[in-house]
Amino acid sequence: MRKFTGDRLLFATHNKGKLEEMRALLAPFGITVLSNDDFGLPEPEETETTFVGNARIKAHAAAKATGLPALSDDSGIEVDALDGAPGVYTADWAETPTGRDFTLAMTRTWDACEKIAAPLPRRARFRSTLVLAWPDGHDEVFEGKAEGQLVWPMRGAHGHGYDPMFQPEGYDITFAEMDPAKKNQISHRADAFRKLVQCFEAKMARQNISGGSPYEPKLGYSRAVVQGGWCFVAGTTGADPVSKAFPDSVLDQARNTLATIKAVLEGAGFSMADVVRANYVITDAAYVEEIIPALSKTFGEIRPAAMMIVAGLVNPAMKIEIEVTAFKG
Ligand SMILES: O=P(O)(O)OP(=O)(O)OP(=O)(O)OC[C@H]1O[C@@H](n2cnc3c(O)ncnc32)[C@H](O)[C@@H]1O
Ligand SMILES: [Mg+2]
Repeated sequence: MRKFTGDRLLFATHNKGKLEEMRALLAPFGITVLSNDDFGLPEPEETETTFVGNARIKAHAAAKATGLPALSDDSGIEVDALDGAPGVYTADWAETPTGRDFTLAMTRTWDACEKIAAPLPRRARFRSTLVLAWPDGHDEVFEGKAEGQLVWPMRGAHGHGYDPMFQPEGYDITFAEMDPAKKNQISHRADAFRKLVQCFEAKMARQNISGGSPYEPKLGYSRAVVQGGWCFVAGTTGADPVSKAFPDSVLDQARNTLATIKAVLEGAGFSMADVVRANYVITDAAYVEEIIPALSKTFGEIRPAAMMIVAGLVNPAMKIEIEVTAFKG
């Protein structure tokens, strides 16, 4: 697979909703995302009968016109009861003489199901095909999907296109009712994007996060380092956040430590639920029993792979130090 090594990528779409989603997905990679609007590129005719065919038309036309690597998305919704329609023609179902009307398109889709008395639930999936094309004609293809069902009436005001009538599997809200960041984790486009990320391996911008400690430059470390989908949080101890003193109780130190780690992770765009590994150092084996309430409350459901060591720490007032690693796929 050819790797993307540049700094600028053109996302060849005329769809503002797609552009917003793709900008958010590409944000961690330190790539400047340009759009068709930056170049005034015309919307090429999508004459193929497959997602990949149309995605190739869009990506190659843009790469050729600008001399930049260009990414395109061709997507649509497939309804099982309609033998996969509207599918590749999803945008066409919205066409009117005065522009695209997605309320009309969704009404047409639901009416087509009603007409044949399609049984409920009306299973459907969004598909997205991403094509990354280079000006020399090479391309890479990535496919994604999101399973779900059609719902009626339309619900929600976020998103774009057919989002108000699509309820993804495992949720009781539509894509249009969902927080856009959540949609961007589970959508067909996000699914395809996770495969595309292999092309950016060399590009995953590293970010050192400082906690402001004067020891960081002296000892040469960061409170956390984010690299791609990973966040490595440094060993963290349990001083009181206001007085900076270490409480006597190891349980209180554990709680302070976990609160600091949570704040660091959230500041880096991760959450405690993303923690895949936790390493603990305690200064006395007897502390294990004492810290159980803090550990089970925080990690009882998340269950990272863990190790606990009994050893000395740099300051005798410190009774526990914790480091975690988080991963966001
Ligand atoms: O071709 P470009 O310029 O990228 O933009 P487009 O909107 O024409 O995009 P497509 O040709 O790929 O058509 C995809 C259709 O599927 C709809 N669609 C695709 N992804 C969607 C999503 O995440 N949510 C809702 N509708 C979506 C979208 O509204 C379009 O009508
Ligand atoms: Mg289109």
